[in-house]
Amino acid sequence: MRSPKDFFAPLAVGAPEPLRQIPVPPSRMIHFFDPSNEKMAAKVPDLAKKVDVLLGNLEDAVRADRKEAARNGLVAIAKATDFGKTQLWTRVNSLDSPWVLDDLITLVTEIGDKLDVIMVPKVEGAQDIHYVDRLLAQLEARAGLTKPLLVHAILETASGVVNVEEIAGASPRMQGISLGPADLAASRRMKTTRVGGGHPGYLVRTDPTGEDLNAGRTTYQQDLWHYTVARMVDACAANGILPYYGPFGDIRDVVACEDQFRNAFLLGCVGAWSLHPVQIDIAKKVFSPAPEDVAWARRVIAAMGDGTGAVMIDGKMQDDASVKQCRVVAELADALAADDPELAAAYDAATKEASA
Ligand SMILES: CC(C)(COP(=O)(O)OP(=O)(O)OC[C@H]1O[C@@H](n2cnc3c(N)ncnc32)[C@H](O)[C@@H]1OP(=O)(O)O)[C@@H](O)C(=O)NCCC(=O)NCCSC(=O)C[C@](C)(O)C(=O)O
Ligand SMILES: [Mg+2]
Repeated sequence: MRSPKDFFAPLAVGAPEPLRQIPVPPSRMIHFFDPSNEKMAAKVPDLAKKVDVLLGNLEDAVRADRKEAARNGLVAIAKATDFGKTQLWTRVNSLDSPWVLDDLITLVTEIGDKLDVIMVPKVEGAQDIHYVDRLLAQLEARAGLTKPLLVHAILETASGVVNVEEIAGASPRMQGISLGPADLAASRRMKTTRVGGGHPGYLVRTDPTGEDLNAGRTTYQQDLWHYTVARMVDACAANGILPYYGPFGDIRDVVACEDQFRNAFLLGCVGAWSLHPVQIDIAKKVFSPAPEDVAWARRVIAAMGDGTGAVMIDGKMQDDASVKQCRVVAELADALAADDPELAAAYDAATKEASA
């Protein structure tokens, strides 16, 4: 580990200075596309107008014989497209694959100035981040980049979960972490066969009411991902980086997708992945605070003055800690509304109604 004194020193001569604060532009949805798929690629300029993050995926879901086409496709798309304020990310192949070295060399050299974040799959521990960190510094220096690339890890191995705190703090490049439920399930030898979401067999049952053990017993499906998401959120918050729920593979089930995303939002995640255009609006809705919550938060902040003491609002006690929660909601709402007049109007209308 580097000493705290040189944690923010560049890892190669001529590489840009690492950032001291991770930027937090909206990233409610990280929209995945395969740059080798012509139909998806054609949609990129339009998608760039409606998503917070576009991610050119080079890893799983891209066939082995399309890896080079995906890499070259991403270079061509990045050079040809004006992304406006939308961030461009990539997911490179895993560090044990034969493609990742060429992914990093080509992307940083060709489009390093257009990329914001490099997502690294199957991270096992801080050593994986250190490897990428040094390599990126060398490539940035050679390409003459002035802005450091940030790194996002996918939490999708049992070792990664065990080491999640050290991964989150492994480099000043660390921007965030996403849950990768499919690979994580395989790595843990879970007996699910899905990409994220729940499972009807994972449940609790109320006690028996009589002799018949089957009669009158309600079951409640439980969240398979609660432990991992909560642990990831703490690791990220403690290191000043951002947690995300990952993919929800049942594209048709927009209802359960919204539930899974909302659980993550309530636990502290800032966004989720959209794998299909239908999931973009779900993520936008869920990861933008609801207008009535924003109105309430603004009301509490106004009533609490300098933020100390205790007051009663609608029968509920508010104090220093509740106003801090309200600030989280209100500040997120303000940041999102700054670039979204429709959202700004919805927040202002709800605030007006609540104070009427
Ligand atoms: C699910 C699939 C096969 C259904 O694709 P489809 O063509 O069968 O669906 P469709 O409903 O017929 O598509 C309608 C239209 O939307 C287009 N379209 C469809 N999807 C997209 C998209 N993402 N971006 C842009 N356009 C898209 C599609 O090309 C089509 O265009 P058309 O109207 O011109 O014919 C397709 O949506 C897809 O390949 N999505 C991306 C999958 C992906 O990236 N998977 C990897 C991330 S999850 C993961 O890796 C796990 C993890 C974290 O690692 C771990 O848990 O371990
Ligand atoms: Mg995976």
